[in-house]
Amino acid sequence: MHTVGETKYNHWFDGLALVHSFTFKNGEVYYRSKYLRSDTYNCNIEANRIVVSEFGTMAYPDPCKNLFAKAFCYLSHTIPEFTDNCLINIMKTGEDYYATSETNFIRKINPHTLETLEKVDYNKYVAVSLATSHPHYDSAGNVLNMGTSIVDKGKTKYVIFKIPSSVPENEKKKSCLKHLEVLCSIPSQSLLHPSYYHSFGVTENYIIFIEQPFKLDILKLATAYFRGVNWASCLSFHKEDKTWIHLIDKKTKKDISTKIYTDAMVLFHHVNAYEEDGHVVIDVISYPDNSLYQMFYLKNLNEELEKNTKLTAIPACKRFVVPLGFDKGAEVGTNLVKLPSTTATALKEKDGNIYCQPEMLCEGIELPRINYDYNGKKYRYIYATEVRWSPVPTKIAKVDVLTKKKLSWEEEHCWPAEPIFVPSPDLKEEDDGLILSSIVTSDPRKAPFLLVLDAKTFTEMARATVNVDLHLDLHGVFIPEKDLNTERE
Ligand SMILES: CC1=C(/C=C/C(C)=C/C=C/C(C)=C/C=C/C=C(C)/C=C/C=C(C)/C=C/C2=C(C)CCCC2(C)C)C(C)(C)CCC1
Ligand SMILES: [Fe+2]
Repeated sequence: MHTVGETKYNHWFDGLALVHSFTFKNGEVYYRSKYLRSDTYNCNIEANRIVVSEFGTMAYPDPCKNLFAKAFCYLSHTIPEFTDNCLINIMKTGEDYYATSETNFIRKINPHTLETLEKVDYNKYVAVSLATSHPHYDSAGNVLNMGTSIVDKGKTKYVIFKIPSSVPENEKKKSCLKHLEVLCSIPSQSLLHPSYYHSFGVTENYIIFIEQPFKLDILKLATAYFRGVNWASCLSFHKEDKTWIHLIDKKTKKDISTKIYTDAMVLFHHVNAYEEDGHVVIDVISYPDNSLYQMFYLKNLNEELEKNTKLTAIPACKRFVVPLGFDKGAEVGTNLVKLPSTTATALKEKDGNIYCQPEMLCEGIELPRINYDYNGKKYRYIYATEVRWSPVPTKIAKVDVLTKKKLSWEEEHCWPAEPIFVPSPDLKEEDDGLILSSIVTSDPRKAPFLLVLDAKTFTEMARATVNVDLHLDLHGVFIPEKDLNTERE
């Protein structure tokens, strides 16, 4: 919902969250959608205007017009209450599902009815102001996530934490979050300029954190309300800086001693990472700058969008390879990558640092998914939406990272959302399964639908048409029947 009363949000990632679901039952598909009844939603609806700030829209609870009134307003709400408009992803902890964003608030939902349940503040369990919407899960279902602790006890750091998938039997009110455990933390290179990150990677032995020169400016953030600017304007890309690749050893809980870096870039989504013959392979979708966020300002996304907005920075899927047990006596300038399968390099430098240059896997894909059973392991296929020169996705792609061959699905007037891979129950090969994607149509005469593709061949297996307006979503999950607590139904 981008308009409340007479007020409008500025940015596509600000709108009030709408959760939707497709349920497969007895050979039929049921569709349901509901606004997330967050505190943000309720306050806005009650006031009939936007009163809670979002990333791209600063809201003023009191309509203060002049600077003095604004200053007064600022002093009385030193920091405005942060949003719980969780519009990015769905996270599973134990038997619970949460709608998530990147602030310290997450919102429990009932996956059957999509009802909004309690609000949870990460801050009660770990001192973070921001946390990602892309946690990882291990095979036991424990959640691994990362957040930023900003100027807390004089330090700014990135905190990695674990939420267990189960709680002691005798506990009455079962909440996995209560048992959250901090695993380790990485100090930010700068107290007042921590990096922004949207996801991270894991392999068998390492956690991968890429500290990009796309940074928050804490002083600007602290004064944004007073200055009348949005939080997004407090992030900046420093193209002259480096991007640091941190490998945190899960056993020692420390960064490996060698400093590894690459050129300045902006990245949102990690695709996957794995270890192979003494190397760590890291696949990400990266951009040469931060223009992506600019493109999604709603003033650009009107009927003329295909004419008005051109993607100036095309997303590229890149592979970085970091050598682990390399020969310490190697000469300066040597490429330490010994994997024959890649053209990615890692050069040893005079000061002992390692400079990585990636291999290009493919251009123009975003919202990447994989068969999650292969997360952290050597894998072969990426499923993603394919994007070209405009801010709308037009295809779904399957990329074979080994041969770089691509399969795609497209249809006239169709805008596909993130493709989700659902493994076949008797999975033998990595791509034995289905792809689900909800398809929005740009022609009002054509109904939107849920598309089901065979993940192997990318041929259509089925589609379920719905006679309501569908909205382009960001991220989602597939919940197998066994993970649904049917008692709730
Ligand atoms: C800062 C800060 C804060 C705030 C926060 C917030 C409010 C946040 C939010 C956040 C958010 C809310 C985020 C979001 C994100 C998102 C994203 C990152 C997305 C992405 C996307 C993409 C990547 C796309 C793609 C594409 C293209 C490119 C084209 C075509 C189509 C598509 C769509 C596929 C606080 C106050 C706490 C304090 C501290 C600091
Ligand atoms: Fe994301």
